[in-house]
This record gives sequence, C-alpha cells and structure tokens, in this order.
Amino acid sequence: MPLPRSEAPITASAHARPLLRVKDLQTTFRVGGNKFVRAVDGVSFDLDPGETVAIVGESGSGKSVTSLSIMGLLPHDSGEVTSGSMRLDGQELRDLNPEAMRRIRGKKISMIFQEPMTSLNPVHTIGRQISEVVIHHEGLSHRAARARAIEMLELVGIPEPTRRVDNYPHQMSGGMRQRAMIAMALSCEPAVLIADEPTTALDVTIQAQMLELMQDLQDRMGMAIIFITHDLGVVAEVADRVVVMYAGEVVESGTVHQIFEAPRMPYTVGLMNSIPRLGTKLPGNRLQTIRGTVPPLSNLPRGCRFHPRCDHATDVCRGTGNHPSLDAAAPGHLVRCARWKDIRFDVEESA
Ligand SMILES: Nc1ncnc2c1ncn2[C@@H]1O[C@H](COP(=O)(O)OP(=O)(O)OP(=O)(O)O)[C@@H](O)[C@H]1O
Repeated sequence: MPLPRSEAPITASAHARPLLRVKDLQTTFRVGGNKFVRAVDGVSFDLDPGETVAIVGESGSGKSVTSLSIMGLLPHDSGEVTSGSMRLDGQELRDLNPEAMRRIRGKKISMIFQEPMTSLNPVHTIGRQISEVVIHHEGLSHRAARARAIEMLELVGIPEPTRRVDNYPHQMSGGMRQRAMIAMALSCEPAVLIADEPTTALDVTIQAQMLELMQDLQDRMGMAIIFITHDLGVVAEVADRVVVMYAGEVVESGTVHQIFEAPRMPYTVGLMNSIPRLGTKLPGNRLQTIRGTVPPLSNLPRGCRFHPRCDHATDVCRGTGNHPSLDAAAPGHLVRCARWKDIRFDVEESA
C-alpha cells in the first residue's frame, strides 16, 4: 500500500503521543551563492519513552544533520530547517527561540559525539563542566553540583570519582573521556539522548563496554536514545527500531526484527553484507562492500537515488519522475524501493 510521502508515519509508534515526533523534516544548506542542497529530505520517525531508535547509513547520508536539526545546533550561517516538524513532548522545537532551546538542551535532550573533545572543554576540569550543566539547569549550589558530578562519574564507572572530578580532560584516557562526556550529557537526566557514533573511535573492548554502559543507564534512567551509526552490527545489539537513511532520505524503517530478518531495500541488505561480525548469511556468504559511493547532494540521480549502485535496478528505478515513495511492506515496516515486491533476499541468521 503506497503512502503519499507527506503522510508516511515512519516506524509506527505504539504510543498515541510519542516522546519525540520528527515529521517531514527538511534541512537545507547554502553551498555558495544561490546554491542550496537538501541534506535531510522529508525525514520522519517517532521515538517513544525508553526506547532506542537507530539511524543508520553510510557517511554523508544525513544522519548527523538530522540530529543537529533536532538539537538546534546547525551552523547558523549555512544550515536551516526549511520545513517539517520536531515535537518533543508535544512542544514544537522549531517554535523555540535560541534561549528557550538552550534551556531544553542538556535538560530534556542531550547529545554525545564520536569525539569527546567536541563537548568537553580542555581548559576546565571535568567536575567543573558537569557542575556548570546542573547549576544552569537545576539551580543547584556549587557544593551540591560537585556532589552530583562525583555521583555521575561513579555512575558511568569512572574509578576514584572524588579524585577524577578534578582532572582535566587531557589527564584521562580516551575511554574515560567518553565516559565523562556521557556523565555530563546525562547529569540532568534528559528524556532523550542522541548518541552520534559514540563508539566508533574506540577500540573494540571499550566499544563493547560503552554500549553496555549506555544500555545500563537507559534501564536505570528510562531515557530514550537516538543512536546514530554507520554500523548495522552495533544496531542489532542496541536498537528497538531502525531508520535507514540514504542521500538525505529514509529508505527503510521498521523494528530491529523486520530490518534484520526481512529487509526489503537493497541498500539495507548492502549495509548488512558489508559487516563482518553481523552473522548474517547471504548467498555466497562473502563480505561485500556496496559498489560506488553516496552521490553528491548537488547531483542526485533521477528516479531512485540508490539505483546507480543497485544490482536490482531496472528501467522503472531510473526514470525521471519515478522517485519511489515510502510503502508499507508490513505494519510498521516502510520501504522506499520501486521493486520491493519483486525482490526477495535470502537472509537467515546464523546460530
Ligand atoms: N555545514 C555544511 N555545509 C554544507 N553541507 C553540509 C554541511 N554539513 C553537512 N552537509 C551535507 O550534508 C550531508 C549529510 O551530512 P551528515 O554529516 O549528516 O552525514 P552523516 O550521515 O552523518 O555522515 P557521517 O557518518 O560521516 O557523519 C553531507 O553530504 C554534506 O554534504
């Protein structure tokens, strides 16, 4: 059943009113003179309290721009949300002025980045940085804020928190800085945490520890997480629902089971095939990469944006005016592929 693009309610929420509803989000960048590109093009998804939605896709697919749009952190000289809606707890974020948005960031919605130094200030101690967040948002005294900082460092598993609270970021290892950043992001118990590739820069053991830590904190604090990654392998471990993005658009979304057990979009299957540790067997059982590269936003292919890289593409995928809509392949499972009814992928999970 094809859905008109503007009505496609991605990854159907079980709640009457989701915690966060992103609908038809469009974010545009000025790329010189009067030239604009649409880095996020009609993206919709819901996030319910306590759940994890993963946004996946190769570099340049629009994952980070989606999250920066929600956070109100686009570079203000070049990027702008040009249409759509982002409702957090019923409040339209686009209606908020910068000061009101500052009050929400850190308090109701927080973000952690791949590189901790993006959010940690090298010239202040970790304790001071966490304290500033809780003093700003909760009006705690300096003494109470320091106690909260120590408590948060302990919560994220930093040893000797009463000593570490006075460390500067450079006195900590990469893994510990990552933990400190998480402590800072969670210090006001936000309802939503956006984690943008939070484990990519870490070695495998620390990666696993960080994922475990985030899930543990989610269980304790009940926050919802938007987990941004190019790694579908990680998604299988952390997500309840998955949004696959390509060239600024959602190309498939559904529950983690639907995406892993019955993917319908060749791009999603391509991402799966390029992950060694996923344990998914496909014909030939060989590791593959998706041929070609993500197209530049200034020169998108006609028809389906993925067709030049797709082994299943036919004329119907290439034609001007044949831009595929998001169709419901099953309840809560949406796919943007003109041929999804014709293609079957032989995906089985290994033991
Ligand atoms: N400041 C900017 N000015 C112009 N274009 C931008 C800017 N920031 C991002 N873009 C464009 O938006 C597109 C999406 O970028 P985005 O960072 O969201 O991708 P991503 O999927 O998060 O990739 P990565 O995994 O590398 O972070 C890019 O192709 C880029 O061309």
